[in-house]
Amino acid sequence: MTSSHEDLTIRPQHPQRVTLANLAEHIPFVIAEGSGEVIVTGVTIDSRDVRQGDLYVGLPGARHHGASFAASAAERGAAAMLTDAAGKDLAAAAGVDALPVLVVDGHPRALLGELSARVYGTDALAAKTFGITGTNGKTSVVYCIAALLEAAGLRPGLSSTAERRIGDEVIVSNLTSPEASELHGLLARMVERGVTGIAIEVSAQAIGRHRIDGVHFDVVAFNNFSQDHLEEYGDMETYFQAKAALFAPEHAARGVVVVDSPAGQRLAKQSAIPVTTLATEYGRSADWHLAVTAQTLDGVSFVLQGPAGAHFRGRVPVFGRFMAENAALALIMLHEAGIPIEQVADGLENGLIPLHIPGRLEEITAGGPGPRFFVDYGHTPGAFEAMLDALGEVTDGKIIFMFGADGDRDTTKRAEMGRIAGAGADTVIICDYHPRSEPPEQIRAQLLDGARAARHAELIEEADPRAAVRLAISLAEPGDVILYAGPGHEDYQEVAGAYLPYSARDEVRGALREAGLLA
Ligand SMILES: CC(=O)N[C@H]1[C@@H](OP(=O)(O)OP(=O)(O)OC[C@H]2O[C@@H](n3ccc(=O)[nH]c3=O)[C@H](O)[C@@H]2O)O[C@H](CO)[C@@H](O)[C@@H]1O[C@H](C)C(=O)N[C@@H](C)C(=O)N[C@H](CCC(=O)O)C(=O)O
Ligand SMILES: Nc1ncnc2c1ncn2[C@@H]1O[C@H](COP(=O)(O)OP(=O)(O)OP(=O)(O)O)[C@@H](O)[C@H]1O
Repeated sequence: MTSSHEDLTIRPQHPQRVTLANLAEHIPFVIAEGSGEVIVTGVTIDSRDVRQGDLYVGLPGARHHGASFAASAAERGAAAMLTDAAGKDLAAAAGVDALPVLVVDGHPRALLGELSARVYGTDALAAKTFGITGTNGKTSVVYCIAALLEAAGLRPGLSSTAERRIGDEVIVSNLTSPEASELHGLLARMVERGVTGIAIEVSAQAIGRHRIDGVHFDVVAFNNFSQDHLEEYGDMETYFQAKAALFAPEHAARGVVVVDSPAGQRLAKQSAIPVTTLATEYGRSADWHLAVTAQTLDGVSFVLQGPAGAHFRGRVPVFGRFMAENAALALIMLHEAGIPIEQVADGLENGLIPLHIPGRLEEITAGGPGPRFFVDYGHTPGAFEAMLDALGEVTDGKIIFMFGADGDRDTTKRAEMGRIAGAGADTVIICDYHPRSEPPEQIRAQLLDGARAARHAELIEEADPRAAVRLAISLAEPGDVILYAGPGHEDYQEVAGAYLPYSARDEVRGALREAGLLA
């Protein structure tokens, strides 16, 4: 079941009813006169998502003040609006008198987590809760956790960049980490549906912007750290601190850290919560050690050894050493949460644990001797390096790598993305991704400059991604691999403010059929 297209968020079907007076006992806001007995049943910060009985939170944003949408929130059935002093003035100036307006000192976002947890009754969850942060692979770890939880007999729910999912109830995600109001609504629905294990992807942005407030994770993890999001953080130190903030007692009871990187080693030392460590590099000191024992394009097998003689064998049906690391990290997180992982070890060893990660190294071809085509979401130098190294280890054929880069995002990573692509692939096709407000030819030129510096791959520029897909297929022979990095699960291309329909997976499927390579 996919949630109705109208639904922007997944919410409980039978929400609890809370009065404003009750909320005001815990949350410092001023109640509008005579409104203490007003009942609210939900919270949202988006006027387009308001449902009957919601407390609409009018947030000041970069482009709008949410309070300027108060009239529309009231029309959709909001019971009250909570905002700051500026928002109150805006609502008054607009003559909105249908809603009790509650005013907070400071930024209302800072209260949103606690407020939402109280409205939805999610302040103390019985389910085991897992959070994962790092630069690459968070979504993949979330899906590994969910698969292992299910294998261990728990009922999983998840929130990732790709989707929010509770069993067959699913919506496509907007943000990697939902705003706190959306997150707590989702958690309340998970509780309703008997979910007993929850995996949540936590972006650096989410931690600083109060999006995970009101959630206390049983176990959090940090997997790796490399360049991304410098448009926001300016330098790597600030970016690191933004992620490291998850390892604090207010957010989590304990953590797992991959200590392959200097950033991981540093976090393990400085963490304010107890951590256990995982190393995938031979000879590095850690509590758990992972070794890859075999790998092909169809998957990777590994051995994981831990404290007190713990020993597991596993197989993940997706290629790449890093996928073994993602699975091992998920396994250790379950163990740290007190879930007996021996229960899942057999299934893992025999490759019986199904793992489908939407748009992450997702194979569109059906295996076999022809060229194989994978669509991926990687858009950082770290992800490119991991994927191309992995492909180099499992492919004898030619590697055709196609990608573009985000406009209006970290521009300093483009040359390095180009260089890694040029060094690791045989043929590189550079096309457009989401140019946004930037001239696309400028983005492609920066990627091409980087790729040229590697002096290795054949380089081709084909702006139109649809044409680039077909070109890649025409260049591939049986045994070759085409990897299309960037769009993953997405179904749009963002060009100059417009969201144009574009699904790389559908496009590739169609092109393979045209070429007679897919039934
Ligand atoms: C820079 C940033 O954090 N922007 C976020 C911010 O937008 P904004 O301040 O521009 O909001 P605004 O448009 O001025 O609107 C202000 C308020 O009015 C509301 N509004 C607006 C229009 C309307 O019709 N009705 C309405 O109620 C909005 O919901 C908002 O509450 O608040 C919005 C509402 O929650 C977010 O969607 C938006 O995230 C944008 C899309 C974004 O790009 N965020 C990035 C930085 C981000 O968070 N990325 C991370 C990491 C991804 C990764 O790992 O690669 C993530 O977790 O996704
Ligand atoms: N452990 C890992 N180390 C390095 N690269 C990885 C790892 N796991 C996955 N990747 C690569 O990074 C890409 C993005 O993976 P994934 O979507 O799981 O990461 P993410 O951290 O959720 O990214 P985002 O925050 O942008 O959604 C993958 O498709 C793969 O190419």
